[in-house]
Amino acid sequence: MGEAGGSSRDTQPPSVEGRSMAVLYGSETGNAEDIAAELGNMARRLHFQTTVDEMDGFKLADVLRASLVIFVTSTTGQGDMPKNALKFWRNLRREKLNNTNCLRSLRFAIFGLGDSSYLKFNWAARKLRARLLQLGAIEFFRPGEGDERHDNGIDSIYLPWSQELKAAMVADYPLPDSVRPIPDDVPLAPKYSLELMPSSSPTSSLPSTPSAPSTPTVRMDVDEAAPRAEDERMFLASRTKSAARSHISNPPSAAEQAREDWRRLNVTFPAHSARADGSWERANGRPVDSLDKDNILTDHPEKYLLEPESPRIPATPPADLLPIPDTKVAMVVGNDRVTPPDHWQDVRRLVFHVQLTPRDRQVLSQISGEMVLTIWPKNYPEDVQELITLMDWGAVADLPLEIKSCPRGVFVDRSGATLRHLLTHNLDITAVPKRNFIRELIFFTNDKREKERLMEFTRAGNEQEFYDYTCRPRRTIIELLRDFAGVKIPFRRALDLFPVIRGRAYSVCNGGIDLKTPREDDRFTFEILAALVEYKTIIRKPRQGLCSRYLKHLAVGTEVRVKLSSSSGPALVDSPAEARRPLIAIATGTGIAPIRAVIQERAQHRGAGDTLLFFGCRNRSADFYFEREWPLYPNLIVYPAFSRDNIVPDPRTVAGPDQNGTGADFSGPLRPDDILAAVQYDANKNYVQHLIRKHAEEVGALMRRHPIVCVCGNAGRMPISVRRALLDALVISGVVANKDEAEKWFSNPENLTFWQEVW
Ligand SMILES: Cc1cc2nc3c(=O)[nH]c(=O)nc-3n(C[C@H](O)[C@H](O)[C@H](O)COP(=O)(O)O)c2cc1C
Repeated sequence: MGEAGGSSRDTQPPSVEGRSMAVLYGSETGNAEDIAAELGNMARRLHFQTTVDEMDGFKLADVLRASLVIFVTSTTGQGDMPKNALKFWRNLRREKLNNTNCLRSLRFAIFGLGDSSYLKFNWAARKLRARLLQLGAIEFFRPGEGDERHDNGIDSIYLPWSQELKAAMVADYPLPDSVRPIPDDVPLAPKYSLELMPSSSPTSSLPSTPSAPSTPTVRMDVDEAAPRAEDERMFLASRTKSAARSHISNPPSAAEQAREDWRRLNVTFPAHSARADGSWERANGRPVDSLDKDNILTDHPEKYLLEPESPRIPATPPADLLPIPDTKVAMVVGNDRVTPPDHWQDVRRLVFHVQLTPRDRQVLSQISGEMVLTIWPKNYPEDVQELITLMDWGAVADLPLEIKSCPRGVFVDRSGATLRHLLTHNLDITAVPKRNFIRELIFFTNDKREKERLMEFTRAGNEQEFYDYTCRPRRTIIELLRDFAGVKIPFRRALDLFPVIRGRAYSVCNGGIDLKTPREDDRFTFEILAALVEYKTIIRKPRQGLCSRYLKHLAVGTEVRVKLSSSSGPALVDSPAEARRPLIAIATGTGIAPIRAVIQERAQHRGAGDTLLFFGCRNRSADFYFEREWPLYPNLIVYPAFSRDNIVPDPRTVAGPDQNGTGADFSGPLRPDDILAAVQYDANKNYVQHLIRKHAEEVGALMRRHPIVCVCGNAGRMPISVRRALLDALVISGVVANKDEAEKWFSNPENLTFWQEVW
């Protein structure tokens, strides 16, 4: 069996001697990886011999071999390096490298991806850059820091940055007169090889698909002189606008569209800033009803509730077990919805049994921090078939393939895998298409109008249009290919074009006895709490995340591959002494998962310390997870904050907006004006931060006893508001005299262990 997950480097022979570039990325969810691929293509067009790989796929010594190295990394956790860059980072930080100037021959540039709502904005890129410079590396171009919070997300910074970078590369590494850069309208050579097995021949003749031309000219096959029919002229006139709407069966009237356009013009979109200070709600007397940039309505999701589910359950994906390294086979023994059927969100508790050998157990026992279970979703057969039909791949879809090289993360038995198998198990055909993907499609249609529309999406200056067509409605790759019916991708290019399905990591939500004691046959129980991503987008199309759809219909009895690993956090209960420390836990939504595991783990120890749990959810009746379980723990007090149960909060527990709009900011007793502002600001809201202030004396009492403090749940405002409330509680309970002291006290690890996991 040839597992093909490791061979990811894309290289092509150098056209010009002595020009080589490595693009090394660290990426959790694929954004940095996409940018690295784009930069790699840019370098290939400038005739650099190019290698694109994750940082951990590279040795430090290899880095010195390239003329140029571009680092692209996102930041994860709390200012942490992504997992696939950790090994590289650890190597780089070795003490013995200090003062050696060992990277003096390295010329590099760095682009970071981050989100400025996090305190440690772009820290991974900043740390990496500082260390590279410390070790003598030379930065040949200014660093770039992309921010998810910008109107067009990372692209707002990335696109101009990459254009300037290209200019710098051209200036620093001029091509000989006889060599020209490869123009954008000429396809690059394929990176991965996918061929039919020599013995197999299609049952019917292969479809005639426009394949990438080998000469640098692109044919425009549409007859320019042919008279255009009325609808064709309309089509051309509206171009991308019609593309954006073309799949809506009942397009809005002009008046409706004008209203919608007006509304959009007047809404700050993404609506983060409007939400951040509550200005929209105050000015309009109604909630923000635009989507955030991921199109996920965190504030008012019920507006986009899906209609009651249709009784038809699609044929589920085949249960083939892929050769994924370092994984175990897990049996699904439970898959239950834990929220009521009329609640807006389907949250599931999935229970797995995993057989572990004594060696596995030993490895797992060395895992520090909370445990994470990674699962690899699959595509549904009907989606795969639709793509096969759209691309005219019917004749080859079930023939055995010869796969000589493939991207990292494609786990496939190389002998005899079929295209249908790859599309089902490995390629993310329902992902939102990235710019790189759309750019490549231009080469695979002969329809001039389609070419024009596709080019328009990728042209600099059209980011908003691209965003409106792809991310905003979360259009899938299949939908895009439906819109552009003339696009016929040769099957050989499938590995080059489609993104790879990534494993999705979930916090394990059980701990203690289940994880320590096997059932019969050395089977251990692991549970996760998964909030399924299902909503309607701005264009009212129902959407489901790939993994959500997969988990929703994952039948009991199915075997799946899972990876068990540790979260980035510290070990919280690794000894009886640790278990005796007090715990202040704050969780919202499914952020309760790792906290429950910690509470269960502590309960195994005699004399487990006192625990205060502040849990934020919407309604007592809908999403107060594990409600019946909490009374079983003797040292646990739970304060649930039901944000939608119309509980009027105690004015003493809320505070007025500070200049950042992030909530409380007081260091002494509240004055009447503060109270009035506070009540108006937070009227009818009941969040965890309010309860922390309300129970400040109890919080303070535990704070005095060297507690563990955990915050888990939604990213964005929650962690900031919670931190402020904890600082306030320190002042109110008299642990410290004022806010400045509270800041210092809270940041001192001698006073507490702090762990935060937000997403
Ligand atoms: C769990 C989580 C933690 C994050 N932590 C940070 C952070 O500490 N600082 C930051 O600037 N961005 C942070 N981000 C934002 C990511 O860096 C950003 O979304 C980036 O585009 C992700 O790129 P990737 O898909 O390559 O990992 C975090 C995102 C997630 C989901």
